[in-house]
Amino acid sequence: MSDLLTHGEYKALAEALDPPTTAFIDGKFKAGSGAKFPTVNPATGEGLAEISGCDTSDVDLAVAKAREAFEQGRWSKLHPSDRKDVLIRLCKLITRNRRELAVMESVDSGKPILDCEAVDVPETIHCIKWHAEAIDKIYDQTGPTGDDAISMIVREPIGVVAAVLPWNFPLMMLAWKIGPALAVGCSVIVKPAEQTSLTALRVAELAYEAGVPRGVLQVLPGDGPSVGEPLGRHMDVDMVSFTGSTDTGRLFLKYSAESNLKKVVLECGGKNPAVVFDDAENLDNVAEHVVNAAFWNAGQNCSAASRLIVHKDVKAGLLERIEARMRDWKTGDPLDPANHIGCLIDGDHAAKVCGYIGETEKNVFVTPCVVEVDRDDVKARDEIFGPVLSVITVASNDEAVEVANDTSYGLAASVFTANTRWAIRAARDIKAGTVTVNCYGEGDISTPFGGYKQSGFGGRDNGVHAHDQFTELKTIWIDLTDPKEGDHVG
Ligand SMILES: NC(=O)C1=CN([C@@H]2O[C@H](COP(=O)(O)OP(=O)(O)OC[C@H]3O[C@@H](n4cnc5c(N)ncnc54)[C@H](O)[C@@H]3O)[C@@H](O)[C@H]2O)C=CC1
Ligand code: BAL
Repeated sequence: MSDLLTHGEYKALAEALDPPTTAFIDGKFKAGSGAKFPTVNPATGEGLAEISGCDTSDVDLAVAKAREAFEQGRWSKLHPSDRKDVLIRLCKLITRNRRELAVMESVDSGKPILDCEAVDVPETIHCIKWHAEAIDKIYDQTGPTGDDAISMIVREPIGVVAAVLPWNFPLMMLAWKIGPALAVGCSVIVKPAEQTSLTALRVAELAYEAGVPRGVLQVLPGDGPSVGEPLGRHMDVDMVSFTGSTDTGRLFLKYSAESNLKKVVLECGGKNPAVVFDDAENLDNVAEHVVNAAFWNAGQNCSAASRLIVHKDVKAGLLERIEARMRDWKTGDPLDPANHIGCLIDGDHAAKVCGYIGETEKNVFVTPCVVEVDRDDVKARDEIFGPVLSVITVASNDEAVEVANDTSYGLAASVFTANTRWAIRAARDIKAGTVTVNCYGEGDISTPFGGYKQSGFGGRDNGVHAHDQFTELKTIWIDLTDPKEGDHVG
C-alpha cells in the first residue's frame, strides 16, 4: 500500500485508540456478566483495555435476540439485494475507518502494521463485499421430475450461527464467517479469541451503523469455557463455524453430540508441506514462495508451509537462497512499517514455540529459523505455529509425496516442479484441501478453503461453497396433477 504512515504516526494513532470493551448485543454495547479480563499489546506487554467478559447468561440473551431477529425476518427474509446493499455499506464504513482498524488489529495481535494495512483490512473488505455481491446472483435449482410434478431445491439460511474465532487473523476470520453467513440471511453470534476481541467489536458497531438490524450480528468476548462452550452446547444455536486448533475443534463435535446435533464446521490446524522435486526450476522463485509461506504472520497461520520436503539434489542450492531471503524479513515492533514480522501472540505461545527450537530466552519476538530434521522428528509432526521451517530431505520425488502425506493434517500443500505431468499427479495424490503448483497460497476469496483429515470437518470457507456451510437444502415437491380430473395440469 502506498500511503503508509511513519512509525511515529502509527504510535500516535495507537495511543489515541479508544477501543470498545463490552459485548455487542441486540444493537448496543452492554457489559457482560462474566469476569473482566485484560487485553494486552503483546509487543509491549502493556494493557490496552479491560474487557468485560461474558458468561452463559449473556450467551442465553444473545441467542434469544438472534433467534427473535431470525424468526421475525428482519434480515433473513429481506430480498438478497437489500442485504447486499447493507453489506456494501458496511464495507464502505470499514474502508472509512480502515486506519483505526489496522492499528487496533496490530496492537491487539502483534501483527505487523504493514500486513494489517495491506492485507488484513483490505481482505476483510474484499471478503464481505464478494459475498454481498454474489448473493443476488445465485439461482436455486429444480429437480428432474416428470410432467406431473415440479421439485424445487432451495437453500435457506440455517438460522442462528455461532462463529468461534482464532487470534491469528482476527479481522479476516471474522469476515470469512460473517461475510457468507450474513449474506445468506443468518443471525450470527461471534466469539472472538480472548486475546483479540477489539476489531470484532468495532466491526459489529459499524455493521449496526450500516443497517444490519439489531440481534443479527452480536459479539460476545470471553474465553472458551465461559462463552465458546455455552454456545457449542446451546439448544437454540443451529450451527458452529469454528477456526482454531484441532483439539478445540473436537470439543465442538462433542458439544454438538451432547446437545442438539447442531451443524459443526471446523477449520483446524495444519502441518503443510512445500514439496520441491529434483527438476524444480528457478530456485530463487521457490525460495521466495517458501519464505513467504513459512514466515508470514510469524508462522502463526494454519496454512503456513512449515515442512519443506526437498529432493537431495536441489537442497543445498535452495537452502542457501532461503537463508538469503530470510535476511530481508525484519522482525521487530509491529507498528514500524519497516518490519515484516511482528511478535507472537503471547508469552505462553512464545514459550511453546521456543521450546521446539531450544531457545531459552522466551521472548515474544522470535527470529525465523530453519531446522533440518528427520520425518519423524517432533518438529516435522507438530503444528508449531511459529516462524520455524522444518526441512526434510528425500531421495526421490515419489518419497517426497509419500512424506507430504505422512501427517494427520491435510490443509494446504505446494509442489515445485518443471514437469506438468508430475505436478498434476502430485496435486492429485497429496491429501490436502488446497494444492498449489510452483507457488504457495490459499487461493483467494472465490475458491473454497478447508482441510482433509484432521485439518477440517463439515464444510469449506470462502467461495460460494461457504454459502453451503450456512444454508440448509430444502426440497419443495409440488404435485401438478389436476385433483378433479386426476390428470395432468395443462
Ligand atoms: N487453525 C488455526 O487457524 C489456528 C490454530 N491454532 C493452533 O492452536 C494452538 C492453540 O491456540 P489456542 O488459542 O489455544 O486455540 P484454540 O483452538 O483453543 O482457540 C480458538 C477459539 O476456540 C475457543 N476455545 C478455546 N477453548 C475452548 C473450549 N473449551 N470450548 C469452546 N471454545 C474454546 C477460544 O477461546 C478461541 O476463540 C496454537 O498454538 C495453534 O497450533 C490456533 C489458532 C488458530
Ligand atoms: N490462513 C487463514 C486461516 C487461519 O490461519 O486461521
